[in-house]
Amino acid sequence: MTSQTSRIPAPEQIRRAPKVLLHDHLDGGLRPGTVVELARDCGYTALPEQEADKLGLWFREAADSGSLERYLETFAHTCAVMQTRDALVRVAAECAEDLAEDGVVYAEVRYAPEQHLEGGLTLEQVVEAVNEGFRLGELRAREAGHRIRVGALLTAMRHAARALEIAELANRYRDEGVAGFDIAGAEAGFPPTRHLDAFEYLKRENNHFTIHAGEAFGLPSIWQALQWCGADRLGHGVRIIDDIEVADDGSVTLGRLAAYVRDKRIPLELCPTSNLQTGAAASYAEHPIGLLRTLHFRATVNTDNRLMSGTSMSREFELLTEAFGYTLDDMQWFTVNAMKSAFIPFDERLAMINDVIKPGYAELKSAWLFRQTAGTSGNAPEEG
Ligand SMILES: O=c1[nH]cnc2c1ncn2[C@@H]1O[C@H](CO)[C@@H](O)[C@H]1O
Ligand SMILES: [Zn+2]
Repeated sequence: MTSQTSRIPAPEQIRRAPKVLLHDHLDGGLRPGTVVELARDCGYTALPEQEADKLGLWFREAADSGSLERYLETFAHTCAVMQTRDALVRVAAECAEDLAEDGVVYAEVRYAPEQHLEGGLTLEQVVEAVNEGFRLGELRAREAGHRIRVGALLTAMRHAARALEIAELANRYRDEGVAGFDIAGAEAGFPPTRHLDAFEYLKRENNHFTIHAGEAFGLPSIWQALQWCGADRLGHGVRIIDDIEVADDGSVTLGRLAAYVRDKRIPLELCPTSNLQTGAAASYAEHPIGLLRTLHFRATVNTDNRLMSGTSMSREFELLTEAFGYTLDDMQWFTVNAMKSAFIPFDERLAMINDVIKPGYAELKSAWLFRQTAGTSGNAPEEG
């Protein structure tokens, strides 16, 4: 028997492997059953389906349109039921529990506080409710035998005009559960430079931010996010592929922007299934993550919206192992990349890598040594 290192991992190994998630939307990850219950509690009557399974399916199909704008319309239903403190605490707690159950050990989960004010909450109350939920979820996960740490990223909507206000909010809560800032929403027509004041403010405060760029729109958006706004990471960034040329003989030429992204180790928060749904990629096998990994870009694997994509971190890795033959070593590479790119302090990232991630993969990879063979009762081979 050969070491598991060279093998495609089984779904159970993928689930048990420690994973790190940098790009996951709180309002894109609710359990369908929770959406149904919260809608009933708050009197929201516009849900397209009343039964959890059917509603889950509806989200996946509605998000499958090939257009980012139509994909984003589905969030009206999740945001509608996330307008009270109790709802936010519940959704955030379940998010942490679901991620932990899936083997995620560290996650940065984002949401736009400005989208949760319709029930009369202030921006501060929204942030505090979500933080409370994450802490509760971490605790429940621990009781269930899983360890997870969850940080929040505060998102400003790129079509709106509250980015500076949200950036200030992120800065105010930076030592209380908020790891950084982001902008999201429709990309075409809303370049990140509209929010330069917010990014310049965060830079002056030595704070961290990522920008959704290079998803529905190409290189100019990535270039602006990096060279005008100074983003630490790229949300998606998948269109960087447009600046990479592969010749018939397999030789690769990077344009100036792609070379910059790779040289500066700019993290790409890649979200394969989401990209297929919004039309940013045609199939898993053709997803640019394959080439970006081969070329040693700082690529990471993410879920984006677990509800709309019917996915999880394990599912994304399963699909990638099927498409590219990835092994546990590849998974570890993506996971270490993600942990290196997190917005928490360097010593904590290093401890996560050395004390949690590497030992977790080492244990999975060495499991074959202790396999049970027919006729033996113990875990170890019998001694003669
Ligand atoms: O892939 C995406 N690209 C751009 N915006 C997104 C994506 N997924 C979600 N959101 C937007 O981010 C808001 C805050 O979480 C969501 O409400 C949704 O409008
Ligand atoms: Zn996103």
